[in-house]
Order: sequence, then structure tokens, then C-alpha cells
Amino acid sequence: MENNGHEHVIEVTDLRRVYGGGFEAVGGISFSARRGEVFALLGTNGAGKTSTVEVLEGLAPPTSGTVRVLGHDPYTERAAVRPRTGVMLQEGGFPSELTVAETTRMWAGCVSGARPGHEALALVGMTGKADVRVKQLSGGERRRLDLALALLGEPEVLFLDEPTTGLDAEGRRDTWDLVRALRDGGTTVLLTTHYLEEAESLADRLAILHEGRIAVTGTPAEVTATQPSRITFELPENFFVGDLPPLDQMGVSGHETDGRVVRLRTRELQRAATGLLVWAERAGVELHRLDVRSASLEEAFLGIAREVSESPAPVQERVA
Ligand SMILES: Nc1ncnc2c1ncn2[C@@H]1O[C@H](COP(=O)(O)OP(=O)(O)OP(=O)(O)O)[C@@H](O)[C@H]1O
Repeated sequence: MENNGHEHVIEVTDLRRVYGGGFEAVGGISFSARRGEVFALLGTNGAGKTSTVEVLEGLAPPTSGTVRVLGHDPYTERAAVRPRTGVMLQEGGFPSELTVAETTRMWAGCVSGARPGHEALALVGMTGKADVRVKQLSGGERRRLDLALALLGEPEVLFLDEPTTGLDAEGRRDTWDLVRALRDGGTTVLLTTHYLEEAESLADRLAILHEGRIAVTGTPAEVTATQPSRITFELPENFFVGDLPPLDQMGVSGHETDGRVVRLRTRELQRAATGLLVWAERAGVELHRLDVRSASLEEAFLGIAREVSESPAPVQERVA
């Protein structure tokens, strides 16, 4: 299969991975990523992200199901896939006595058509560290070196396993900018991360894994929309929730009170906020500590993890 334009570069269908002792780490998941798309795999610890990515990278075969990368089976057709992919592992594990430049040169020797090492180092802002030994690098600098090595072959598909772990805020933003630039240049990126802000900011689409299954998948906005938005405020003395207009008519689906603090949940944030503010204006009431916010991916993540662990059967592919 040729992969031009918008065809799927990564296709995972009913993937299962069962380890030696019979433990099912990945329980039949399906997702795909197009050319020039960032797809994020999120999940609780032990959810099956690495077990999935290892199969995509061709490091292990699926127990059942099919996986295609650039139209090929990454395990049985490794020679066709490997030169077109870049892999950034969680632990680079390079000889610590080598300098950054030596490491880059050594790695470039294993990559066909590698770009010059200094170019890869420049992409990740490591030009000034070329002569430093790997063992002297900070944790964040090692992650940048790992990324530079993954970029040596100018890959069409890039696997990034927790790429910004250990990076400071600036390093994280730099990596995000680089991933966006690679994506805009047509690279397909499969990202695993524990930073929900990272997924929200970078991913075109994402899937949240829980106990080896996809609990929810979609764009960050679609996944976030599975959770209600919230309005919080403090009612002044002598006012009670019963003084508010009927909550259901404002699109409010639920509420809690804690002393004078009122929390409203709604899936119609604009309608609920307008109803509340118009009421306050007319009643001459000042709402202290007013906070109006859409659900974040973090709330969606926590909500889904909670919901799935409480329900007997996982909810598959709730958002198409
Ligand atoms: N070789 C193995 N043999 C048996 N079980 C394994 C093996 N490797 C991983 N597992 C188990 O499979 C499950 C999924 O692990 P995996 O590393 O894929 O999760 P993850 O989502 O990447 O987690 P984390 O976020 O903690 O890195 C875990 O329960 C883990 O203990």
C-alpha cells in the first residue's frame, strides 16, 4: 500500500499483547494516524502504552491483531520500515564515556542516509554540548540527545516515548515547537506522555488507555468534551442556591455546595454562565471568587480513569 496524502501511516487493528505468564497487557485496541499527524497515547501506569509502542516499533510481534506502519508489518518487514522511522526510547543507554558528537557520529553510522550530526544536534539546541561526555549531561540534555539521534534519519514516522520527561519548562516548549515543525513538514508522530498539557497542546488526536483498552479516543477537544464544564462562585450572605433561577433551565446538570461556595456542572457553559450573570446583575449580587472553566484534558483523564475502574466493562471508542 502506498501512503500518499491523508492515508494512514500507522494502523493498529484489534492489537492484543499477552506476556509469557499469560498476562494480557494490551486487550484488543484499534487506532490509526495519518501522515503529518501527532497521535498521543495516554494512560495510567501500566496501561499498556509501552507494550503497544514496542509492537509498532517492530521490537515485538502482536499476540493477535494487525499493525501496519507505512503499509508494512513492522516486525516481519522490519528492513522496509526501520529506515523510515525514528525511535526515541525512554532510556537511550549510550556509552557514557563518548562525547555527544562521537555518540551522534556512531549512531549516524547505523542509519542509512543520515543527516549530518551537527544538524540533528542543532535541531534540539545541543550544538554547544558537542564535546561534552554523555555521562556529564543533565537528564534533560540526555533526552535532547535521544531526540537528536531519533531525527538523524529524517524519519517519516517518529516514535516519542515520554520525550520531555526531565526537561525544564523551556526545554519542554522547545521540544513542542520542534515536534510541531516536524509534523508540519509531514512527519507522523506517535507520542506517549504522562503530561496531559503536552498532549493537549501537541496532539491532533489521542487515545487514553486504561488496563490495556482504549477508554476514549478523539481530538483533545472531543475527549475534553466528555466531561462537564464547571462554574464556581461564592454566594453573598443572605443568598441561597434556591434564590438562583431554576438550574436545569440554565443548562446546569448538577451542583454542590460547600458553605457559601457553589459549584455548578454544565455541558452548556455559555448558557449557564449567561444565566448566572444575568441573574446576578438583576439581583444586584456580586459573585465573589467567580471561576468559569471548561473541563481540561486532565479532568477528562481523571474522570475516565475513575469511571472505567468503577464500571464492570471498559467503554470502547466512545468518541469516534
Ligand atoms: N515482559 C513482561 N512480562 C510480563 N508483564 C509485563 C512485561 N512487560 C510489561 N508487563 C506488564 O504489562 C503492563 C503494561 O505495561 P506497559 O509498560 O506497557 O505500561 P505503560 O502504559 O507503558 O506504563 P508506564 O506509564 O508505567 O510506563 C504492566 O502491568 C506491566 O507490568
